[in-house]
Amino acid sequence: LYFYSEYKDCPPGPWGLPIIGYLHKIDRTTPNLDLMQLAQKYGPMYSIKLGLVNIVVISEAKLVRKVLSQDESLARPPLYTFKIMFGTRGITGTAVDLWRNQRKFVEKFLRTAGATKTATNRKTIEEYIRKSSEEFVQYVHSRGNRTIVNPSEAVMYYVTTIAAVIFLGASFKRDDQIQKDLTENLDKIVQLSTVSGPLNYLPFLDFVSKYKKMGNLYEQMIKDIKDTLEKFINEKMETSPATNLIGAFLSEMSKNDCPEIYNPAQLKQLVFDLFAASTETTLNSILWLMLYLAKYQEVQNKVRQELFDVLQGKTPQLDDLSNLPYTKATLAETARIRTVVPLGFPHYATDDIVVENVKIRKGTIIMPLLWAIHMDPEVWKEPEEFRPERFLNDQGKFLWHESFIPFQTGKRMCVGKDLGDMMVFLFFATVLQRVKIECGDSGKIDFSYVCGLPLLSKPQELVFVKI
Ligand code: HEM
Repeated sequence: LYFYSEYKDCPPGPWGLPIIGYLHKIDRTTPNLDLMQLAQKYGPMYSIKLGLVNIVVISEAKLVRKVLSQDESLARPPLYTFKIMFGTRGITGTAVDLWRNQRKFVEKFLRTAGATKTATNRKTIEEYIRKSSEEFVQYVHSRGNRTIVNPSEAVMYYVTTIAAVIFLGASFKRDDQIQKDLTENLDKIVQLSTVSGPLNYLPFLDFVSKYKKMGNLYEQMIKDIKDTLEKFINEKMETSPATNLIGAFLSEMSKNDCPEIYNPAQLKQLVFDLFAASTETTLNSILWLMLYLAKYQEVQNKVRQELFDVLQGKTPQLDDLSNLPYTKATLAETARIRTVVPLGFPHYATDDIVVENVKIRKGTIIMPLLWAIHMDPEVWKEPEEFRPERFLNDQGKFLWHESFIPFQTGKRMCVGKDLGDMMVFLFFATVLQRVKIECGDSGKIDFSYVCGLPLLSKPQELVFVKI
């Protein structure tokens, strides 16, 4: 009776086994599909116990908005991988008090650096992004009129050089060992970090040899990345201008107003958070776009034609996007059909939250299941079909869709949305005017994926033809 009265207002969900809960039923490579299937059975807000952890999975955009607009849902969960990756500092994983301060600092920094839509000096960053995109074009052109290559290394170079300029105030050269080490470790980490990993839910597995090894490897890789990034911080201690994140933070530190926040340990974690969040997301967004455009030649041709007609040889700027509805729709459709953060980024209820008469109990993890939101057949007709037109109205204008939330919603939604949009759009607008992307020699594209923290495509070659 006690159990019934305690849980009667909570969302329904499947029963699990003692200790492991429902973990054994969730496939580690495609948890997005299993969790979506449960939503079809238990509704848009359901409870599930994975190991020792209570989770509420939300698969309707309207409900995600309602839940994430509450202050009681602002925190991050105490998951194993989060503790190792974020600890108690930085911005992405921090507790709410520190987060409020650092979120303001990062938002101000991104504005000052020109990395937001409304920033007055956005041109400087745009110019830099375009130059880096040009480098990608040069890279494929220099290999001949028809280059067959797996683009992921070159795209990773593109995204890390931009992140390095904005956050580290450093410029990477191609074949730079530091850049290579950083990206190799980042790649491995995202594969290991899947939120569905058993160590998150059964922390006592850390005592089992196989998991202990995996945990140690994971910790070591994260430490290596943070140590590498710290080298940039140490180099800049004396001279860095406030136009990059390290410089802006050091300038706050020098005021010595708030040493409990503005200290070297916080800076090290903040740099890690921004570097990691900006590179893996944009890398995978661009790789998925390349795969879809290689397969759907008619879409690629329409995008290119629109770019030629509207830009007429002019270099693209973010503002142009509003005059490029088909291009914008193609970017959106790719972000929908291959949601880059498929399980969403989890929040944590610091108190009971009641939404539409349903209670999310204090101490529950909140999982906005973006994959299910973007693939819901009730919302998106034939969601498995790649169809940019679903983001266009009858007049061919871009149609904003309330169920499209790749950056999540609320006060803690992605702080780098504008920068992400700039990096993906400017890259594509530059590259597509100079290069045609086609399927590799097999003539096929593999659209399967591994559902890590980002949604990873399978490594494959594409053909880049000089225009
Ligand atoms: C296409 C690219 C991107 C996608 C799809 C994406 C998606 C997301 C999502 C879903 C979240 C979770 C929001 C939440 O917890 O409610 C997030 C958070 C975050 N993103 Fe992004 N992101 C992208 C690019 C970037 C870039 C370029 C940056 C660099 C500034 C960035 C920095 C962050 C940070 C720091 C957070 C944590 C925010 C916080 O806890 O306050 N992201 N992102």
